[in-house]
Amino acid sequence: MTFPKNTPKFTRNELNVYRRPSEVSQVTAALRGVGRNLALVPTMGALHAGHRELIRRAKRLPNTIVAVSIFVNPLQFGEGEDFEAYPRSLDHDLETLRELGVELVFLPEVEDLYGRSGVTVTLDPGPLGGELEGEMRPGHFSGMLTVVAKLLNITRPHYAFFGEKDYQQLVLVKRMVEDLNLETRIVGVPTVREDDGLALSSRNAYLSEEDRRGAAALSTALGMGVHAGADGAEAVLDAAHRELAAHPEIEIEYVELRGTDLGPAPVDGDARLLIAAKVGRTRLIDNTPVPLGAAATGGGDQDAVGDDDAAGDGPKAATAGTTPSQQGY
Ligand SMILES: Nc1ncnc2c1ncn2[C@@H]1O[C@H](COP(=O)(O)OP(=O)(O)OP(=O)(O)O)[C@@H](O)[C@H]1O
Ligand SMILES: CC(C)(CO)[C@@H](O)C(=O)[O-]
Ligand code: BAL
Repeated sequence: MTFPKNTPKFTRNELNVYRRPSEVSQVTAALRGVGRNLALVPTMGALHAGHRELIRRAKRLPNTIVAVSIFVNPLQFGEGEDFEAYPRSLDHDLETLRELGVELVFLPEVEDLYGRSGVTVTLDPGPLGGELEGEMRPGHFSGMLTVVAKLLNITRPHYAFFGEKDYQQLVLVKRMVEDLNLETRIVGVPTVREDDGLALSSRNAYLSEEDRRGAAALSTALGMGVHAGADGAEAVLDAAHRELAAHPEIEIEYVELRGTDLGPAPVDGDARLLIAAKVGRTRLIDNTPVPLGAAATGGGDQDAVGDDDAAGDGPKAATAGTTPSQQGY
């Protein structure tokens, strides 16, 4: 089987770079037409080991072309946020994608996605979009969902991979796909961490040496919360707060315990502990699954959002094989 006439060039086993939505749409449609599956990994670039894990997992799917998008989306940054300063390292990113054997990268410019006059129709993330990160970053999730919906429409992937590091994002993307009857299967990937527990994030590049040492307290606080899980929600929050209070350089924005769908936490069962804080001038987020009450002693589901196995050897199977620093606690 061959591609339809006039399809932009696509070379197997090479990194094919596209900037225009119409090009990437034609190529992905042609790939689907010849029976290939597509997996999309949306990113804002400055690729690190967290992104690499998403890509590695996508590459485990059989008969699948992995597409990565790199786009720093202005629509999800608020006024006074770090859109201009956001780390950009395109040459390094392309090298990383080549090393990982990625065959397709979509690199639109702002105008390619939003036109000269910008978008006027955007997505409403619903009530959860105004909580937690949404309360701290008004408009963030509308901008994020709008660009994710565009990326899914342009590439029509069978699967799309998202990190649990941005847990609320993952929950909202899953909800969007369900509510809008999109056909892509959303796969959550557990957070990849440094040896001292700090969740990898492009924004870690902003941390001074001193801030970097303090930043590890976020994941330590999460770990303290997990250990208190058998004693219930209040004990979890107390334990996390106690650890953070020992670090005056950390300015807490929120420490919250929620259900795995980010509704209210259950008394007994799987919950999610989420932290946002400023370390020096850098804003960081992190979260972890927390089994509460009897579930804490009985072995709760440690990968609560990652239950969407993309295939037989998808995220769950791989979770079992991750290193302690990838698993966290
Ligand atoms: N440590 C990590 N482990 C697993 N996935 C991650 C990790 N860091 C980022 N991701 C995921 O990679 C995808 C692209 O994220 P993005 O390019 O914004 O990087 P980032 O490191 O999250 O940047 P930021 O500093 O903006 O938080 C998202 O789905 C995100 O959740
Ligand atoms: C999903 C995403 C690429 C949309 O811009 C971004 O929010 C991110 O990198 O997590
Ligand atoms: N990684 C989440 C994207 C953002 O902070 O805008």
